[in-house]
Amino acid sequence: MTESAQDKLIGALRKAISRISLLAEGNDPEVDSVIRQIRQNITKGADADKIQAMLSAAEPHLLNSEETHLNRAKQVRETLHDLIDLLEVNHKKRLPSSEKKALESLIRLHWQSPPSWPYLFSSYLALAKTTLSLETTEESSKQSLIKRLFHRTKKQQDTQNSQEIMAQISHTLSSLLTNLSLSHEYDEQIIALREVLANSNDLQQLPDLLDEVINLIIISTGKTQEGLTNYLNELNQQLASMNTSIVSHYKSQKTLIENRDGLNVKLEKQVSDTNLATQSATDLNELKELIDTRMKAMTTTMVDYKQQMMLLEKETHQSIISLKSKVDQMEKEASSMRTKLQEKLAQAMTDALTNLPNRAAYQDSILPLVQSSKKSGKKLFLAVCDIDHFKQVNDTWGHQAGDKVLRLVTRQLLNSLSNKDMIFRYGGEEFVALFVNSNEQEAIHKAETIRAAVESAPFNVNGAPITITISIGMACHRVTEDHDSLFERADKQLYIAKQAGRNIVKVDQTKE
Ligand SMILES: Nc1nc2c(ncn2[C@@H]2O[C@H](COP(=O)(O)OP(=O)(O)OP(=O)(O)O)[C@@H](O)[C@H]2O)c(=O)[nH]1
Repeated sequence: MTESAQDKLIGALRKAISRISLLAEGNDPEVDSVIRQIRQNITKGADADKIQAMLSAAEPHLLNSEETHLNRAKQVRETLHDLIDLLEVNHKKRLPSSEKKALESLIRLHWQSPPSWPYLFSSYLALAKTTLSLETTEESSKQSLIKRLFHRTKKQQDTQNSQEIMAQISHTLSSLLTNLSLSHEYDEQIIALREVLANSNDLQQLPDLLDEVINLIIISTGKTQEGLTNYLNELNQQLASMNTSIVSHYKSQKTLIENRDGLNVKLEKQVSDTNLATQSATDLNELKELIDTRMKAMTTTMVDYKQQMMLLEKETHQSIISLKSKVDQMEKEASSMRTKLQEKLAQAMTDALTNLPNRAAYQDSILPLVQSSKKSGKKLFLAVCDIDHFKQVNDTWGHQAGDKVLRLVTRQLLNSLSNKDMIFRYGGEEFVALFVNSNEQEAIHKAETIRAAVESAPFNVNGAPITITISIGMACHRVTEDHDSLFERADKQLYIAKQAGRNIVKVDQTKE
């Protein structure tokens, strides 16, 4: 490849990186396919012209994708504001003003950042829960955390009003789903969710449905980042190999020049020998003059040639040094972009309030753990930990004090767990702990330790000491079951612990 072709290629790759980086916060299948094509062609060693042509063809898709991202972000913002309004309409009263303002300011700050969307929707859910403050029906109808949080109402709202509002919310959430750009493997899930949304006229289903939507948003932002990270990793390797080949090219060129130098020295010697020989001839003056003239011309040519070669070597050396520094710079850019994307991915897996891994992270971790427990036969315990009467904390001291308690409980949990244990904020005031490779005695001891650590922690709100307790339901993974069933059995024990008076650990003892 000539130097200018290499320069063009570098320029094209640089443009590709910066363009593709614009997609760091949102992607669509069409752009994914364009990126794949470019990557394949780079791997096959396409020349600069071909890559540039591909980039020009890709440009409208890339610009379109930026626009799609912005539109999607706007739609998320509008959806959140609509949901807030709908809550107010439903209750025909104002929402708690400071909490509403706090949520609105969060929306203002983060609406453009997809990794923050799940957090925004969770915050909305918290506001909805506080505002609706519905009453419990028979607790036996409890099926999931969200249902339990949201208690079915006995005081029926105006049914028609409620149905209309639910229809509007369903419509808003349904159109949000259209723009999530998830891969086809989620098609079925989205269709099913849309169907539920279309048919739901019960406001009580909102938390469950919103929860499902939040999960899909987490997946859509997480997967996008992951795909892009993989791409940049590959691009980085490609650049590293380009760098290596340039260095080896430089070495071989240098050797070639050294060899030619050797040849020049030899030639000069032969020419001077011939000169001497012709000078010793006395009777062939004319011939001598002729040969002498030719020899001089040859010598001049050889000297010129040598000078040209030296100049060429110097230029090549300079151009390779500058090419190498360009490639180094590109590698640095790609690697810093990779780091940023990894940070964003981590952000999407982290709960912003407590800094604990969130529910998406739990879902990523539990599957391989259950599989490895099946293979190895090592015991895996899952403990669902739920703060007792947490609603009272919010109602008595406000939402911010509730947040503080959540952070303090997190600290106690972390302090009492060992490195090999895992803890996640599963949602609201519920945490999930995983005890890997523990026997039952150890697992019960760990659960008791965290329960006692929370109970004995010196919590205080506005200077007043308060006691916070947690209830824990635990189950051991069975070789024949999946992670949902394991969670369900632990969650059932949590329910029993709550019924038994709270601040207690209950372990599933049922036989397989
Ligand atoms: N401050 C704060 N509150 C939250 C958050 N997430 C959920 N909540 C609140 O947690 C409370 C949960 O209340 P309930 O489901 O009635 O449960 P509880 O009061 O803990 O009662 P039991 O679980 O039966 O002991 C609700 O008031 C939610 O608003 C959060 O991130 N911050």
